[in-house]
Amino acid sequence: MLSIKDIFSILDSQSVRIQKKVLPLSDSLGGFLCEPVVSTIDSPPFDKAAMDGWAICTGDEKGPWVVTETVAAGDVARQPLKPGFCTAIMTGAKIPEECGKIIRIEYTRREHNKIFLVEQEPLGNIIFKGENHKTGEKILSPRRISPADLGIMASLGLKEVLVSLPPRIGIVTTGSELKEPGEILEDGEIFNSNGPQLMAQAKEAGCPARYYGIIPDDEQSLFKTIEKAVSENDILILSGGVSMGEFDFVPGTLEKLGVKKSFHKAAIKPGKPLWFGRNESCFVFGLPGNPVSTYILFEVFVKHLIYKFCGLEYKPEILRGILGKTIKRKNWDRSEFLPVQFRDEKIYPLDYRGSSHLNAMGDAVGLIIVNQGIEEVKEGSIVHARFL
Ligand SMILES: Nc1nc2c(c(=O)[nH]1)N[C@H]1C(S)=C(S)[C@@H](COP(=O)(O)OP(=O)(O)OC[C@H]3O[C@@H](n4cnc5c(N)ncnc54)[C@H](O)[C@@H]3O)O[C@H]1N2
Ligand code: MOO
Repeated sequence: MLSIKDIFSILDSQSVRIQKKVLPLSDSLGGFLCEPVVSTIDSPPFDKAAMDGWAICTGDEKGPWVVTETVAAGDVARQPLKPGFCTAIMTGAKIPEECGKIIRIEYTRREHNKIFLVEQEPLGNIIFKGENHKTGEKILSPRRISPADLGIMASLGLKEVLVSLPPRIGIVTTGSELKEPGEILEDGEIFNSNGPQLMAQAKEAGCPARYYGIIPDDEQSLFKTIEKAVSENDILILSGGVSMGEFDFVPGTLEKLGVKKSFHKAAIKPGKPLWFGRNESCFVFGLPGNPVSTYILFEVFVKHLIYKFCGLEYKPEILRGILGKTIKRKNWDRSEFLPVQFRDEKIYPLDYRGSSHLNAMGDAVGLIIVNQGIEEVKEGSIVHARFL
């Protein structure tokens, strides 16, 4: 059976067509920046005052000084600065040419038009042209656009951004036992949590997502819905119906529809019956129905493919830390993803009872992987947790 590494290399070997479009800066939050951003201006574009105060000539530090004019931010000095004189200057204003220092207001006393030094000003209080970055410098590498990135691009004067188009994602939940939240449960039925959860995961991953509802475990309904969903999306995610049961029609239906299987089953826990394949236009993940499997497989594998579609590599933050509590496994034939929390500078496995125990994920901040063949990981061991 495939290992985690095998699955990543299968995903990495897929050819995808990266499409790009220009977005207004204000609509670009969460978008996939697909080219480095290079500055076309110096920041700041001129030597500017870092404090409200008095601009004085280089070396003319004793005072008193006569105030010649006031320069507000956005304004420029009109009179040359000379020893014995100063310019009242506001934070952000361009400093006069001969200026070597700004003395903060609180270090001085004013009498009419004269400024007296009360205390020595230790700082220069000037932000020099290009001190933050220079023209031609690479400012941002390709990545998902954060609020800070958006601010940075605005500071460069960009009003549009080139982003890659995220894949269109379709979500189909299968299972005759499922009811949508808000409906009445009959005996033997459960609420569909995978549908809303996968829609939320897809949206959070920056993708347009379409929901196809709950499809009962009958071959005809599945065939019709999957046929439509495959034609309307770049990535289709199915939940449930991929294991060994009499009503697990998903793999067979996909193959009937010409979706070529790449693999079915992997040595991973949760998620052993994971199915993956594609036709010319759509990739399909058949995720096992158990909610924790669905959640984790999306985070680990589907997100990896989404980023690839956008020309990026998904690199979750990894925290190296000390395990706070021993992990003992009953079975160690698969590599296992376990939800963890960070506390008191240690990594703690959560109370987690298996792949139907969805509420364990509510408190999870990260995942650790316990490799195939490992029965126990002792408290105090060094582990690597990837953030969710
Ligand atoms: N004989 C075997 N049986 C099973 C095996 C196996 O290797 N041999 N694997 C087990 C594992 S591991 C998993 S995981 C499940 C996955 O099975 P399916 O993908 O076919 O999923 P279902 O049977 O449809 O559902 C499993 C479980 O999850 C619940 N579920 C399904 N969909 C949803 C949803 N949208 N929201 C919430 N919960 C959902 C469903 O009711 C089941 O309880 O197979 C094992 N069996
Ligand atoms: O692989 Mo299943 O997802 O362990 O329960």
